[in-house]
Amino acid sequence: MINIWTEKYRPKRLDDVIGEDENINTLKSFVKNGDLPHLIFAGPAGTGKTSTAIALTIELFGDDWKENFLELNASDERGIDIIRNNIKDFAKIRPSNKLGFKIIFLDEADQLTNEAQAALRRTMEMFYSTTRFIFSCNYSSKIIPPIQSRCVVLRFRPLDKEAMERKLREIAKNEKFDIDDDSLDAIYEISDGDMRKAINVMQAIQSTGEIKPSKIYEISGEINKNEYKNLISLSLNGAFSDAKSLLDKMLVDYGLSGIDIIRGMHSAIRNERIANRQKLEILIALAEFEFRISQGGSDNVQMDALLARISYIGSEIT
Ligand SMILES: Nc1ncnc2c1ncn2[C@@H]1O[C@H](COP(=O)(O)OP(=O)(O)OP(=O)(O)O)[C@@H](O)[C@H]1O
Repeated sequence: MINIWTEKYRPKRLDDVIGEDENINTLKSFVKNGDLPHLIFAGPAGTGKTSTAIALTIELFGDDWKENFLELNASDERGIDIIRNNIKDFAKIRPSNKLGFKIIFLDEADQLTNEAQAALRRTMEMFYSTTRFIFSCNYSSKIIPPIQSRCVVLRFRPLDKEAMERKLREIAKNEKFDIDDDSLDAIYEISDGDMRKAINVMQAIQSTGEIKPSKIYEISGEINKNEYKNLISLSLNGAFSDAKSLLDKMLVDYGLSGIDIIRGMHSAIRNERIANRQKLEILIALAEFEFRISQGGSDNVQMDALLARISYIGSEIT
């Protein structure tokens, strides 16, 4: 079995959820009272919404939690009727626990149309005696007011540096490898407070055996191709000085080499929607400049010239 750290280190108790103290205290008070309102968990990806819902269910129901928890994804392409049928099938069976209700966790609830949400609201009412809903979404404003007004809204925020780095250190200790502060800072910087992304990057970097900031930026570049795409499109559109600032950031702050950047641009451009002839010319330019650097050309001079060449390609074709 593949050992995926985000699953291995997924919080099992509410106290394991980091950086969300206020929310956790609110949820603990519900656990203490043995009842729950419907809830909305709103916030960016990888901040612990699903994990908190599972930890909450474990605290409420103990070992039998799985029988009392249904996770559904609102972006299920088979539609709202399938989602409602799943809810009905689950809600029809009486809860096996003492508290008298079960939990339905609906991920990406803000992807549902207003009509689908209205249908869901009727389902919520129908089964209130035996179910509580937790809606997970990026933006609570995309949930229709009649559902919002029936829920307590808890907001999840990107993790702060200290909390994230503490958790990463703990994982590193448990996995028995060393990671220095600069590398942790680099992971935090590229994660945007997304703990899933941070853990995935750390796992990827650990498997390379080269735990250092430049490698982290390089690996995360493979995970997030946006920076490379930006570099190409800024150059193509003639925004040379913006492209140059981004290039400097990659060379200096991220510690990437010219060859790393050229390879990143190469894999990013494959899926880019740009005119075919431009794409061909850029691919030829990437090969040429990779060769020049490999023959001893300096990163700075060659990379500036590469951006200039791409700008030129962009201006050639109308
Ligand atoms: N606040 C947190 N405390 C501890 N671990 C966390 C936290 N947030 C995320 N993680 C880690 O990241 C993984 C993904 O988190 P989770 O699935 O809970 O995020 P999410 O907010 O539901 O994201 P999405 O909106 O993308 O579904 C977890 O398995 C866990 O390892």
